[in-house]
Amino acid sequence: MLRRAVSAFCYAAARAIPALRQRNIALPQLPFLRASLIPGLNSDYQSVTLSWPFSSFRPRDYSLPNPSWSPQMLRLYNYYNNLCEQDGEGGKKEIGPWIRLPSYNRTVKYATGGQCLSKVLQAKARLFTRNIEEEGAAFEYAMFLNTEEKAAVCVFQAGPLLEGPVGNLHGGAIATIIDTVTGALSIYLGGLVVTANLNVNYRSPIPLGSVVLVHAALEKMEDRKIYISCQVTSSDGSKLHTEATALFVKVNVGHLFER
Ligand SMILES: CCCCCCCCCCCC(=O)SCCNC(=O)CCNC(=O)[C@H](O)C(C)(C)COP(=O)(O)OP(=O)(O)OC[C@H]1O[C@@H](n2cnc3c(N)ncnc32)[C@H](O)[C@@H]1OP(=O)(O)O
Repeated sequence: MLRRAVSAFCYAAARAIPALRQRNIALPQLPFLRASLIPGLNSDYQSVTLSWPFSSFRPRDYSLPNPSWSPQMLRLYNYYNNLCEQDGEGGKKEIGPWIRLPSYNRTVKYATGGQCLSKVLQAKARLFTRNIEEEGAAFEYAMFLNTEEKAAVCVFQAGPLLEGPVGNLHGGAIATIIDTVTGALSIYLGGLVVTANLNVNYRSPIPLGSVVLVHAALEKMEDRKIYISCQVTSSDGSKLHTEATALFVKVNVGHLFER
């Protein structure tokens, strides 16, 4: 049980710590996932201070630009990425409220000592949205968090392997990217969470190959529950493609290993 708990901490930390490191924050002093900065959280689900539990090996960050990205995708990425650094006094760069979330294709694999899955499963496990190696084929996306507004934006380019109705994006793929973005925001706000409810209204089709924006924002937090709203729009914001609401529930690490 102890080994499982350690693995689960590594799992969550592997997702959150790179973003904190990007902000040059001294990790050992940090509350885990900054959950304690959010008022009103149930103390059972609050912060745990972690030391750096990983080897020096850094896996590929899939949210960085690659040759498959269209000029529009790159322009939007650069726009939000530039918001992550603000000009301070004397032209010095300062960290602003925006942070870019790195994105890896594994969870426990690159945390040292991960033993919560069998070794065979662990070696094969991949994050659903990052399991196709061919660049541009499926989910190309980068996520940015606004820590002051408790909101997130994802720049998403939909690849040809995500087809549903002819020439358009599959509804399950749309739900997947919504779950990912709202989930990332909830993890940032609340630590270890799972999706309890996802309610999706599809308003207009999303053409394959197009670039869209996924906006997510915190609506409210009640005890263990985190309510997030989400809209998928065209890249200029003029067309609404999808609206959603999501409920995430904070869980203890043991919950993930109940069989
Ligand atoms: C930076 C990294 C980037 C990383 C970027 C990647 C992010 C990916 C994120 C993906 C996230 C997923 O897909 S997660 C995978 C899909 N989800 C799951 O498998 C979850 C399966 N469901 C469960 O495990 C469970 O049902 C729970 C944990 C949701 C709830 O069980 P529980 O712990 O026993 O709690 P329970 O008492 O039932 O519920 C707690 C409170 O929530 C309410 N509640 C529970 N379920 C619901 C519901 N469906 N609809 C409404 N309300 C609900 C209850 O009424 C209660 O309210 P009150 O009485 O307190 O008022």
